[in-house]
Formats: sequence, structure tokens, C-alpha cells
Amino acid sequence: MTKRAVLALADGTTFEGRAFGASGETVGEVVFNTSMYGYQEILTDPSYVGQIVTMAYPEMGNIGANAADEEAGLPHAVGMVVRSLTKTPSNWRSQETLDAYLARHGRVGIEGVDTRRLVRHLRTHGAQTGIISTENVSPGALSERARAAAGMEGMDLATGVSCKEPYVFTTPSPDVFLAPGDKRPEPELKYDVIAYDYGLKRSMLQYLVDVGCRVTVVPSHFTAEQVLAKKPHGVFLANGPGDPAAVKGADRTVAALLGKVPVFGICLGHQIMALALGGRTYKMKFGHRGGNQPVKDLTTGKVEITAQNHGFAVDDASLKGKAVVTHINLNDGTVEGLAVPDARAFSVQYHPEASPGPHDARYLFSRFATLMAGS
Ligand SMILES: NC(=O)CC[C@H](N)C(=O)O
Repeated sequence: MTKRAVLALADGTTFEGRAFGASGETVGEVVFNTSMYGYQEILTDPSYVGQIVTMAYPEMGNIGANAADEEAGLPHAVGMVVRSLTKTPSNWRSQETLDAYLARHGRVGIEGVDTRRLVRHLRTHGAQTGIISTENVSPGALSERARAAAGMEGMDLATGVSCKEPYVFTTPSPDVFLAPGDKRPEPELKYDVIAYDYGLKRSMLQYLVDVGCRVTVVPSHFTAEQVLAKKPHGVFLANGPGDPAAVKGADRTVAALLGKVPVFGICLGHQIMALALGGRTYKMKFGHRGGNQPVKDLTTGKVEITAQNHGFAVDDASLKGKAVVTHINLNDGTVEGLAVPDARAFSVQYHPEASPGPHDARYLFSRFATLMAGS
């Protein structure tokens, strides 16, 4: 017998539904993602720490869950909201249902929710804290608890999700795009790259290896001196959760690296690079999360359809005289990329590794390799 569940937002808005995944309660910032597929890559992206993710596309669970599609070892999103959950997946790669996968990891889900009403509410009033509860608690009391919970601003969530010790990564991306039996030649690993783990996604590391990087992943607190002592060809600043301005010491560390070694940043890494340059970041109303955001490359005029997952952005006015804005979002004009040519540094707000989403921007990994080759 399926249990009743309630989603209560801090502003008092509540949604009834049915429980799936683990029983219990979870609290986090309620955000929405408009991707039609890739819910396992989304749930396991460490950028979702502290967030309850609503899937705008109604049907979820169709392809079940499997270990190969994970971006990290577990779902980092603290909860999931869906319209209609499939309990009988139809996919030869499925190892378990989405329901069982979330239950195994202690993540609370609610289905049967009017996600269209919820997404429109978040777009109109902004992302906000919410609670999913499968316990018999009144919606009013739950909203009260959501109101009392801390918001995302000022939260350093990257330090907590970063690796504890450095490790080396040399696994290329899977041969999923090749015909059965075809094998790509192993990439020659020519570049030693230090990757800061602020909550990185596994596929980013794989795409760095694909372009010839031998990656040493380091914790977020690794100092600039420790990095430079390893004499890397380049430094990679990964994605991650929380408020970029709150990641302890990250901006000062990156400021000490800029100009000394080529640097490539993605999402949180992009925001930290902007802060290191003296720029400013701000909290967006509801952010960009999905796989169809149009981004214009101001250098070439080309438009890329991009995968995105962020709730903060870089204030373009704060970059004047410090960096060149290289990409903008065609939906709302926000900054999607910057460069400091003299420092051999560039970054993007969106996710060129996709996972999930379109691969229009995968060339940026090769651009980083070319930058290191020229150093
Ligand atoms: N995917 C990310 O790196 C997210 C960056 C940051 N936590 C934001 O929400 O804007």
C-alpha cells in the first residue's frame, strides 16, 4: 500500500502525493530541472547537495537505475519530486527501479505531484526551501520547519563533499558512441592536470582523460603552493554545490594560481574563477537546470545548446577590466563564459560534459588541452 507524502514549501504552499524511495523526511532548496532524460546523472551530481530536485518532464523511472550512469557514488540530491513514477522500467541496462535505488540510498521521493503547478510556482516566486515528509505531519507544521531551515546563500557545501585525499584518475569516457566491437585507441596522457574537487562529476574527469590528461584530483582546501609544487600543465576547477562565495579560501587559492598555469573552470569552478579575479556572484531567482539552454559564443557567433545546473551566476558588470565575457545565455543574457587570455584561463557556467544533455560544448575540453600544449 503506497504511503501518502507531502511536499511543503517555506511560503506555505503544499503539494500532496505518494511516497517513493525512502520513508521519512528531507529538507532542502526545491529546484526544478527540465531535462527529459538522465535523472540518474542528475540525482548523483554532487552540485545538488542540499537540494530537492523536481523533474518538469512528467514520466520518470522508465529506464530504472544502474551503476554506469552515476556521476558520483550515490544520489547527492536530498529528495526528488516527480509527476508519474514508472515502477516497471523497460531498459536492458536497468539493474533496479528508481524507487528501490532511492530507498537503498535513504533518499525520500514524492510522486503524483502536480509538477507543472510546482514549476510555475518556483518560476514565479523563486526557488525556496521545502520539506518532503512521508510521516503523518500537518502541512502547516512542515512549512514552518521549511521556513526555519537555512537557505542556500552563504552555504559552503563544496568543502563537505570534496574528496578527503588526492587521487589519480586516468579512465577515458566509455565507448558508448562506438559500434559494438569497435575500440578507441587509449589516449596518450601528455598533460598532468590538477583537478579541484568541489563536488565534481565523474564524466568531467573522463573527458579530461579523453583529451590526454592524467588527472590528479585534490581536495578543495589544497593550497596553491601544493599545486605549483607538482608542476602541472594545467589546473581544472570543477562544479559543485552551494554558494560559490562561501567556499572556504577557494577564491584566494585560484587568484594565486592565475597567470602561473593554464586554468579551466566549469560551473562552480567558473564562479570561483570570477571571484578570484575580483568579480561578484549572485543568487538567481530559480537558476538554469536542464539540457536545452541556448548559449552564444561571442567570439564565433555560434549558438550551442547546453546542459546546465546552477542557481548562482557571475555579475557581468563586476568583470569589467578583469576578464572578457565570452558566452552569454540567449534566454536571459546572463554570463555563461569568461576568459583571461593573458593568464591562459577560461571558464564556462554551463556543463560541456553534459551527462545528461547535448554534447555541443564538448570542444571546450580540447580547447583546454590546446592551451596546455601551447604553454
Ligand atoms: N553545478 C554547479 O557547479 C553549481 C554551482 C553553484 N552551486 C550554483 O548553484 O550556481
